[in-house]
Amino acid sequence: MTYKPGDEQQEIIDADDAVLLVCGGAGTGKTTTAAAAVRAHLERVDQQRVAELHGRERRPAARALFLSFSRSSVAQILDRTAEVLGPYQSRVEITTFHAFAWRLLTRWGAVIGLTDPQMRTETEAKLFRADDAVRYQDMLPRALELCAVPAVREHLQARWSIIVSDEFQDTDDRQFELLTTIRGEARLLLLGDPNQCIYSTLPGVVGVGPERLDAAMALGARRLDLPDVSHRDPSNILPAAAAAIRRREFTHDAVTAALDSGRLQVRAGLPLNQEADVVAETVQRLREEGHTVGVFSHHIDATTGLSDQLTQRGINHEIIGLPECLTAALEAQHTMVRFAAGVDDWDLVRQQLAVFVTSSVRGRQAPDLAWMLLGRPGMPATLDRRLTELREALLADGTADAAEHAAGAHATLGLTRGQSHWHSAARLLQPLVARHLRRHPDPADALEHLAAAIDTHRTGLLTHTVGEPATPVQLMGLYQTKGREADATIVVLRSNDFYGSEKKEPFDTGSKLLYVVLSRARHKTVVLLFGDDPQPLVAPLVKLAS
Ligand SMILES: Nc1ncnc2c1ncn2[C@@H]1O[C@H](COP(=O)(O)OP(=O)(O)OP(=O)(O)O)[C@@H](O)[C@H]1O
Repeated sequence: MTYKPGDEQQEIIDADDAVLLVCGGAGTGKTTTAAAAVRAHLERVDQQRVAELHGRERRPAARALFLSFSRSSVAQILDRTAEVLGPYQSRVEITTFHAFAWRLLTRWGAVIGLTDPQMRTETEAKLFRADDAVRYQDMLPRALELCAVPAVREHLQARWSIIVSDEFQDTDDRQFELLTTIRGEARLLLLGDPNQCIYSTLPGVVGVGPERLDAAMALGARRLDLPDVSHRDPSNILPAAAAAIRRREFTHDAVTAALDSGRLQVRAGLPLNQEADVVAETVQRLREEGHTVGVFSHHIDATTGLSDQLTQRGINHEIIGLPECLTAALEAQHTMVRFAAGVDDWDLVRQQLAVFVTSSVRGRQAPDLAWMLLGRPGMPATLDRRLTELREALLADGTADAAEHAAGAHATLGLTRGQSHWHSAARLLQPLVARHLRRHPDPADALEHLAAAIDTHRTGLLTHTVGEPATPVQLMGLYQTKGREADATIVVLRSNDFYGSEKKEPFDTGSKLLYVVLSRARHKTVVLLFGDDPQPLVAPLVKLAS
């Protein structure tokens, strides 16, 4: 779609306020307009510099930083509107807060004693200790520590001419501190929607809440509000219905209109044990209508079960945002390839399998099987035998066939969880191995380059900057839907879902989550309620069922 800014969007593009807070509902064009504003800003700075230059020394061109919750969701929007940034694309860095923090730590970590920082997943932290390990939740505090060093801070403060923060309403205390610390003289463009503030009640989150917008005003921001018109669904039927549902007005005309038009469909009382079937059938129907499809659900087990169903039906799809399990599977298979090549030893393979097994279950403790893989006695005889068989097969067939053995290892070993992640990792690894073996005649060289490629993937997955190939069907958790869009969406709600501690109307935070989830579709949203006893947050939707 060609982006043609409306009057209010144009005002944002033309503004040159030091701090501009842009508020607007779902689909009103905040992200796209910010991209246009960034381009306009860079153009203005370029013109100014040309005017000032007159034979004096050239300074480096001005740059922009776009900080978002997930790089992929922003990149998805900017890809579709590539002309918005045009030739300025290369001067805009799009990243997530965590990827940004990690980059600082790998570049300058030595200054605060991190000479060789290793990114530790939560799973690895359950199993191993390491001195230079940085866990996900430590990345921002450590990056802030680094920013307290004057030379680092000054370098950063001179780097960008404009910084955009997307989904600003969900920025936590540390992200906000980082933003204001690295800013220097840069303009700030803050994009937010108070009605999409959905992370405030998540565990481990500090400082997310409506006060964030006040903090922007305290920086001297001017606030501009975009009109309540969605460009995602220009008929405004779905956005209006989503907004009414957020207000808990289930009998509002907007909801009735959405149901009557067929853009909103609700089915209730569906049998819990047929979930994967029903959802896969709905995906298939929507694909036959020519739609890209987003499937949103609260449960990993539902997502993986559905993934298997879709595979059986030959529907190309991808699971979004379960990075730890996927990276663990990738590392385990990669280590198997290295073992087959004689580079890594078998203990390391068992160690990586322990990480995978731990990442595929939830909970504070690593499962017994993980400890057995790490050497604790009690390994079941069948698994012990299967491990030996896998080891022998890898040794016998060598590097060329190792990736295939590794791909099949989940089944060979009879593991029960994380199957779809194992398969996704295999789909990533196999072509990488083949490519590196082809490109580098010396196997040692090939393995070294492969390790570097895997490391890039791992970092990207863990900091939400890669891992989301553009498949026509994407499966994701309800909290991962922010900033995304698809032609059609399927919202899977189960009787046994848990939506936090809110137990009574008006479900302030839960309703915002529903709003985000229900405002992602360009054409159609199908809500599927499984089980006979829906949670109070979503129970009124049952009455809307056809
Ligand atoms: N003026 C416009 N003309 C055409 N398309 C537009 C315009 N403004 C936005 N869009 C399109 O509308 C869709 C939603 O825009 P965008 O994602 O920027 O909105 P948003 O406010 O950031 O949404 P959300 O808060 O839901 O993430 C995108 O596909 C975008 O390209």
